[in-house]
Amino acid sequence: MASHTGELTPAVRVKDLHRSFNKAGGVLNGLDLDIAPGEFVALLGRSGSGKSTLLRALAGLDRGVTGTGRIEVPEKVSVVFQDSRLLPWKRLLDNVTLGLRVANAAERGVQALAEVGVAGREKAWPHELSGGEQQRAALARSLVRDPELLLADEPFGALDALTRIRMHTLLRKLCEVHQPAVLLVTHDVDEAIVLADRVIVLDDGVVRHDARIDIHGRRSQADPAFARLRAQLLTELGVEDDHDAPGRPTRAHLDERAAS
Ligand SMILES: Nc1ncnc2c1ncn2[C@@H]1O[C@H](COP(=O)(O)OP(=O)(O)OP(=O)(O)O)[C@@H](O)[C@H]1O
Repeated sequence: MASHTGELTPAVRVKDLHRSFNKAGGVLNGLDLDIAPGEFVALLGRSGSGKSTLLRALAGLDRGVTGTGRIEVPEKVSVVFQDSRLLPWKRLLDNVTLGLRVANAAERGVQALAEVGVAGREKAWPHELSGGEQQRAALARSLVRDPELLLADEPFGALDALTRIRMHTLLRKLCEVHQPAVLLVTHDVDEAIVLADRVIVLDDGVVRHDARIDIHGRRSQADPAFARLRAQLLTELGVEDDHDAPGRPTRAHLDERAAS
């Protein structure tokens, strides 16, 4: 997808995007954003800053909202939400392959479930799975479509801290294999730093901050670069960094327990 200038054609291109729900004011106010193919972008912002509104606009799920601007997204887009949105009356494999019109859909579904770590549960009903397993299945349902763009709105927000860390490892691995462009909405600054190639902060309906993450420094909380970036992002968000507060479990502790 290289252009004649040698630059990659973006997977996502958003230009001058405006969105509002009523006459009182805009939620997105002329937002511009490009995401490269295979790039993992985390989207932070205060509550109500328009993160979900942007994600829904990219997903084409914002009917009834007024606005202008240009959105270009790839043909194959998958969306994951905070809840798995599995259909309770369908078994797991049928949920994962729902609407998948390829000859080997069942085979691909079985493979995707194995890839996310729920092999052998194809015939289970969604309610027979834990919250973490349901989110794994939701990821399988997204990836079985081989998306060029994965949109994720707080996909781990409802999970406990240990499960969340396991899901981070899984998502990172899946992204290395499938290489979709990713836009991940999260409230968790550490999650953003651990997962993303780039973090953007939304404020007042535009991108206020846009930082590429140094891949070598981002994995460990103990790394000074990690702490510096966290402090910077928390300042952007107007939040105090309580990382050194007594009794706060560190990511390193949780990583150790997640690995055990
Ligand atoms: N369906 C709707 N009708 C009217 N207003 C809405 C609707 N959905 C969102 N809004 C408003 O738009 C603004 C942005 O909402 P949005 O959900 O995009 O924010 P967010 O950054 O995702 O917030 P949070 O972090 O709390 O999930 C908020 O002020 C919200 O009240």
